[in-house]
Amino acid sequence: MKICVHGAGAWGTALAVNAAGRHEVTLWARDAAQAEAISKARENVRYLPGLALPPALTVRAGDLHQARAGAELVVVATPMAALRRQLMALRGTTAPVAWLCKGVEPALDASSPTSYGLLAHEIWGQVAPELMAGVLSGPSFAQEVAEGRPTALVAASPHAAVRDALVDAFHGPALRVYANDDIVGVEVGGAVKNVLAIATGLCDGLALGLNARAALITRGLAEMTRFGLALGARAETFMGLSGLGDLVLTATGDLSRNRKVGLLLAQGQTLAQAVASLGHVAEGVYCARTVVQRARGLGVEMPIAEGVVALLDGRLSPQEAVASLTGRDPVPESVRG
Ligand SMILES: NC(=O)c1ccc[n+]([C@@H]2O[C@H](COP(=O)([O-])OP(=O)(O)OC[C@H]3O[C@@H](n4cnc5c(N)ncnc54)[C@H](O)[C@@H]3O)[C@@H](O)[C@H]2O)c1
Ligand SMILES: O=P(O)(O)OC[C@H](O)CO
Repeated sequence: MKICVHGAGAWGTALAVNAAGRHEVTLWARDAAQAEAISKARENVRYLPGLALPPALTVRAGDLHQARAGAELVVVATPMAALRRQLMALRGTTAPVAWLCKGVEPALDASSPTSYGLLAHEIWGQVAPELMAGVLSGPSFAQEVAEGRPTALVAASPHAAVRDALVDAFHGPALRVYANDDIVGVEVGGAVKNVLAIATGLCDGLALGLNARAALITRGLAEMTRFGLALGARAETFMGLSGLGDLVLTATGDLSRNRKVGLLLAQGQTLAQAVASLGHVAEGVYCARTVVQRARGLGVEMPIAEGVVALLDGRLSPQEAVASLTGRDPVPESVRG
């Protein structure tokens, strides 16, 4: 199969490397100098250092139309912030398209209660509904996938052809790809786990203990689920790879950039310092406010996400953010409450 991956960050590079042994893969970088440096070194030193690129992997920049000519699958591997433009540029493409980003687009006017940020499939519906499209998500650190360590992903789309193309492209000896038609649930899981990982990073950075972390993950899963249900997702999706699976990985795995933000804030760093030290995108920082704003609009309670937003906005200190959760009135244990 001919695959074109748009975006040579950590995750785009890892998946391109993974598929290059079995398929004809082109990795497209927006920056010509970066593409040349990767091609020359046969390594993505900036985003995925220490991993040799297979000779079969082509790296290029420049005209995207040319780069994806003949592609039977186009993979958008940019952060959420670039997805809208990428999908607009893909209008008219007949090959299946899949994005890898996990987040929510910021609201166009954050001060307006009627303007809210969109999930990836909603942007797709707005700008290029004619595309055969979907998302590839699930618990997956780029570094481990690039090293060929066992990983399970989920391909979600209303189109069977897109799910099948993703399975054909990436399912292999060490990488399992499951199919799911609940794109809403898969995208909600991928976005909200980033916000919750900031919370568990904070919890661990403040040495609150393992009990506290387990409580955050469990109640975070309940928050994620009721938000997803309000958006039309299926409950069972949150027990799967993009729900529980990705939440556990991101909230507890030290390779997570979102978790790292929480750890650094607990050490007293400012948000700007924490973000600058990552060198990669931490989508939770950009989507936490949108998630909370949208949940409020739907009448869905998300106290952990609310605490993360107050922390990121500098309205609460790390200790105050914790107190805002531990000091809540008792409620019955339920996904709904
Ligand atoms: N890294 C992971 O382990 C991992 C795993 C699963 C999903 N994801 C998701 O995949 C997405 C990309 O993550 P990443 O880790 O590759 O990020 P990264 O920070 O490593 O790289 C981002 C890449 O996108 C490019 N980019 C940034 N803004 C762009 C724009 N406006 N237009 C075009 N290209 C742009 C950058 O040049 C860079 O190549 C994120 O939404 C992330 O949540 C990442
Ligand atoms: O490093 P993070 O926090 O962006 O998480 C990476 C992946 O999404 C984990 O599945």
